[in-house]
Amino acid sequence: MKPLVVEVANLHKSFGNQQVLQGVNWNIESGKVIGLLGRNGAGKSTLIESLLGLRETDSGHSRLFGQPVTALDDDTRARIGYVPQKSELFEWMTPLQVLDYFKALYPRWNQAKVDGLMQRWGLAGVSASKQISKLSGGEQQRLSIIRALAHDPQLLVLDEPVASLDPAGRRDFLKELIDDVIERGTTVVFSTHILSDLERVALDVAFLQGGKIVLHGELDELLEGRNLSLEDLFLEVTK
Ligand SMILES: Nc1ncnc2c1ncn2[C@@H]1O[C@H](COP(=O)(O)OP(=O)(O)OP(=O)(O)O)[C@@H](O)[C@H]1O
Repeated sequence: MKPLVVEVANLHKSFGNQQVLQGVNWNIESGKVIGLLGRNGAGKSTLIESLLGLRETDSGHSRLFGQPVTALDDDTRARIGYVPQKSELFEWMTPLQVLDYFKALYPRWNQAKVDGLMQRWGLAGVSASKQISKLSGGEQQRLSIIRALAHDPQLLVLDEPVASLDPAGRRDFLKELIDDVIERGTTVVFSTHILSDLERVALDVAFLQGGKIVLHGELDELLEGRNLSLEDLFLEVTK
């Protein structure tokens, strides 16, 4: 068995009297590419934030690269890339300033990759020097993805990364994911509602339902075994 990059055990999280995570157990092996599925409000963002240690939980634990998420050392932190559903940070800065800021924080920063993606994803030129709050939602999301990829993370977690991207942006992003990120053996977890994208990229799918991961397996096997489309499976599992 390959080493576990993510180990989540018995994670609980409530908001008031709403129990969102109700004992999530979820292990992710190194090199897996996993689509996280669940209905609106199922708790995907809550789970992602909790497993990364960005949200306090009521009980349970999460470990990344074998370390408790509450006590990650700097080297381990630098191995993780995260694209939040909606990034509201650094809105007063320009993309170039934000990227310079993060460059200083990461020992392994791939400037050639950043420059290439900024060019190819239409963020070079005028947009690079605009205040981030004035960029479109899709431009902000592209920047957030570039920032998360810039240090060649070994674990990449993305919360609905393509939600505000146009079809060309989605295609560019998926190409980068397939040609570069997955090619390097990166462990990838991403939530999405766009099943066709997931079928292109993810080898595994995991379903969050009723506050738990109720099913996690290889996409091909799950579909073949049941003779269903992914949409059928989604509807069945998240009933
Ligand atoms: N800070 C908060 N305070 C109160 N309730 C919250 C908070 N954050 C999330 N919730 C609730 O927890 C539930 C799960 O939210 P979450 O954003 O994790 O779902 P999701 O699966 O990511 O949804 P979507 O697919 O719509 O993005 C929702 O019912 C939401 O209203």
